[in-house]
Amino acid sequence: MALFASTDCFLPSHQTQLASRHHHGHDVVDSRSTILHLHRAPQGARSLSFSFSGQGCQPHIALERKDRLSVVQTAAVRQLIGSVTRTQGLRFAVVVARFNEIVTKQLLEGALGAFKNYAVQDEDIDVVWVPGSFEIGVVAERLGKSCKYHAILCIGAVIRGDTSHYDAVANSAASGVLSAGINSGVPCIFGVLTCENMEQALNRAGGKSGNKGAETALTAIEMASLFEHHLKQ
Ligand SMILES: Nc1c(NC[C@H](O)[C@H](O)[C@H](O)CO)[nH]c(=O)[nH]c1=O
Ligand SMILES: CC(=O)[C@@H](O)COP(=O)(O)O
Repeated sequence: MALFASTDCFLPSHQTQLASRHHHGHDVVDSRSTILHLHRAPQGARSLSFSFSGQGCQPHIALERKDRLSVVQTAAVRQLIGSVTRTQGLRFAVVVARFNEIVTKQLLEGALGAFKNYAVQDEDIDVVWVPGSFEIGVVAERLGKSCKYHAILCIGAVIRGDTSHYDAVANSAASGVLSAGINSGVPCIFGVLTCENMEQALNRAGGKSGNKGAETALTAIEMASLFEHHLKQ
């Protein structure tokens, strides 16, 4: 029986016996309850056949055209995740708000420390200062669209005052960063604190609640890696 799989299919070696199962164009469950998703391949598609040696699958191209029904078999669910350790060649921009600078400087320091710890080179990081968190989104979008960076980390600190100004700035910062990512196609990471008071903010900028700048730098690395290593178009 011939089996056909797409080029990006992979089978862990412990599932090699799945390859010898019969199929009828439907999901089937093998004796160990592994679901095989079987799909009709496009008519006349050139197919790949796989041989199994117990060491994983070795694809080799079947030379004949298959005009009858063939299937694409996926015996393992592929899971894609960015790696924080594969940082070579990844470039980052950090957009930092000057407002509440006593906090944002600490967040930036945390972020730069995390980049360093994960082997991101200084020359692969650009830091761009803006007046306040409200201004972050438009700058992040411009940087994203420049195609120079794999991720943009956005840092700010919005601290509640007496009026509703806080809500406007905090919400605008969040939606600005979100839009920047969606519109540019480059991950834009939200490292903007939204706090009730200065104490809360300082606690999150290297105080007793850690440093959100460092945490969000890791998010930036993971997302940059996900896009670069798995989702590249
Ligand atoms: N109140 C905070 C601001 N306000 C300033 C705005 O972000 C903006 O710069 C101004 O409205 C001009 O457009 N910014 C923060 O980052 N944090 C605040 O708590
Ligand atoms: C959002 C703020 O922290 C501040 O600039 C506005 O304060 P207020 O609401 O007291 O005018």
